[in-house]
Amino acid sequence: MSQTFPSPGLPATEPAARATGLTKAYGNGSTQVTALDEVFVEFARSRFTAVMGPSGSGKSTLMHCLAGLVPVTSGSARIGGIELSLLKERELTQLRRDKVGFVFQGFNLLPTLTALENITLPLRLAGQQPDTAWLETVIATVGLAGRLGHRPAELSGGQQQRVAVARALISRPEIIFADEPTGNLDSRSGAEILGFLRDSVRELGQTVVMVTHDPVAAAYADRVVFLADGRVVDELHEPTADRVPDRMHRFEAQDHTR
Ligand SMILES: Nc1ncnc2c1ncn2[C@@H]1O[C@H](COP(=O)(O)OP(=O)(O)OP(=O)(O)O)[C@@H](O)[C@H]1O
Repeated sequence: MSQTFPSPGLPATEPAARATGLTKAYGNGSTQVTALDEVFVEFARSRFTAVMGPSGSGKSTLMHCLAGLVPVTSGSARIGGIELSLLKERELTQLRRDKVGFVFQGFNLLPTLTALENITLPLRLAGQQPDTAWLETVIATVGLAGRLGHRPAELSGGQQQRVAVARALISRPEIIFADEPTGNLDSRSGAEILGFLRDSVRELGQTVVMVTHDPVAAAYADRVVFLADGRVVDELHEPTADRVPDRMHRFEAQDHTR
């Protein structure tokens, strides 16, 4: 399938997203908080990466800086080859619409639109028609064929999140950022969503970066990046649900001895 739907437009060597010496501080003076402290990290194309770390370690901030939702204080955030700090607000809005997909813990669907209308909304906002073959592939991938005319209130939480995943996939973005996508779901619905995200990477060639606190969720990824105190402190390839907590305890233990 990945041959039928190759991942969009980047040179093979260019990561989907890259932070280089990325620092993000909130506030000023004595109340200043350094949320990210010279972070260097790359997210390779067609890979599923989980970002983990204690509360307040900077996971959401990293995602928001790389998605162009908040400006960096210093250093660089890139989507593909594009340096976000060089873009004007209108260009950033366009980049978020065309090149970035989002999946949030709270689904963030429009209540008055049907599932199908929610899924195709990003394209309609961009004045584009959905590619029928891709739309059908996305709908089949997330198993929504029988629910397309339903509004969010008529869908279970798991089904709503499937709509959100389909909406993130529909514009074939360079990268999908998922912030605790299973946080509001029971474990079975959560496992389904994680399976769809993984399938979108393995079978459709998409790139997914997911913030999670859950080692079981992280084990669906190809790689886990660990943050602590606004820095990348470790990473794990081919994670398993057993190895992730081991690794977290290792750097948490190091943290206590500082
Ligand atoms: N808008 C903001 N204004 C001020 N400080 C902020 C803001 N957003 C985040 N912070 C601070 O930056 C640090 C990193 O926050 P961030 O939300 O990125 O962490 P996180 O790892 O995603 O946490 P959690 O797992 O609890 O969601 C925290 O100390 C937080 O209080």
